[in-house]
Amino acid sequence: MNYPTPSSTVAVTNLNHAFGQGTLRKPVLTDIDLAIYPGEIVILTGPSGSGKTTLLSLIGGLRSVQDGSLKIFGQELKGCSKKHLTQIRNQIGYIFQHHNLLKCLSAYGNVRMSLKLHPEISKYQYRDRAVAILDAVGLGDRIDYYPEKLSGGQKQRVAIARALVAQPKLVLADEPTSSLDSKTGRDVVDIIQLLAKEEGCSVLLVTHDARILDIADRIVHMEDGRLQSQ
Ligand SMILES: Nc1ncnc2c1ncn2[C@@H]1O[C@H](COP(=O)(O)OP(=O)(O)OP(=O)(O)O)[C@@H](O)[C@H]1O
Repeated sequence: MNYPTPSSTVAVTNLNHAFGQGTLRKPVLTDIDLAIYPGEIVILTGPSGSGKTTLLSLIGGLRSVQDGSLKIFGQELKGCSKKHLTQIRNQIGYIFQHHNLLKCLSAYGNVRMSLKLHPEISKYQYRDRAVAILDAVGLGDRIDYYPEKLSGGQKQRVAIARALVAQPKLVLADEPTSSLDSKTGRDVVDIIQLLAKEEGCSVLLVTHDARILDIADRIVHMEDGRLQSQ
C-alpha cells in the first residue's frame, strides 16, 4: 500500500551560495538538496569551514537565498518580502552556541520574549507557558533568576526553553553543546530530543560533538560545501 509522503518542513533544492564579489567570489555551498520532515532530527556534521553554519543561517532566513530553492513550511524564501521573512522566522526556534540571553531579564523574561513575537498567544498565558517549559528543562526552581546567577548549562537550558516555548515546527541549533561539559551537553540534547518528539517538530542540529550523534534520525555530512548522506 502506498502512503502519501508527508510534506517537508524544510525543502532545499539545488541551493548554491557564495561570499564576495568578482575575483574575490568564493563558492561556499554547491548543489545542496535536503528535505527534513515533521518530527525528524537531522544532525549536520563536517569539518570547520565546510559551510554548515552558512546553510543553517540560510534555512533560518538569516541570509538571503542567492540561487536555488529553499522552502520552509512550504513557503519559498528566495525573493520573499522582509515582512514575510519575519513571519517565517518567528515560527522557527533558534539555539546557538552561545546562549545570547538578555542579561537584564530573568529566565522567565527571556522566555517571555519569544512569546511576545506571537500575537496569537494571549499575554495572560505567558507566565503559565514559560513556567511549564522552564520546568520541562529542569529549571522550575530558577524561573526568576537572572543569567548571572545561572551556570553555563542552566543558561543554555533557558535558551532551549526560549526556542521551544512557542512550539515551533522547526528548531535550528548550531553547536548547542560546545560550551558545555559532557554531562551537561548530554542533558541539553536529551531535552531537545524529548521536546522535539513530544511536539513533533523538526530539528536541524550542527555539531562536532560525536557523543550526541545518537539522538539523530539521520546524519548528513558536509564536505567542501557539498552534502553527503551517511
Ligand atoms: N560573512 C562571510 N563572509 C565571507 N566569508 C564567509 C562568511 N561567513 C562564512 N564565510 C566563509 O564561508 C566558509 C564556510 O563557513 P561556515 O561558517 O559556514 O562553515 P562551518 O562549517 O559552519 O564552520 P565551523 O564548523 O568552523 O563553524 C568558510 O570558508 C568561511 O570563512
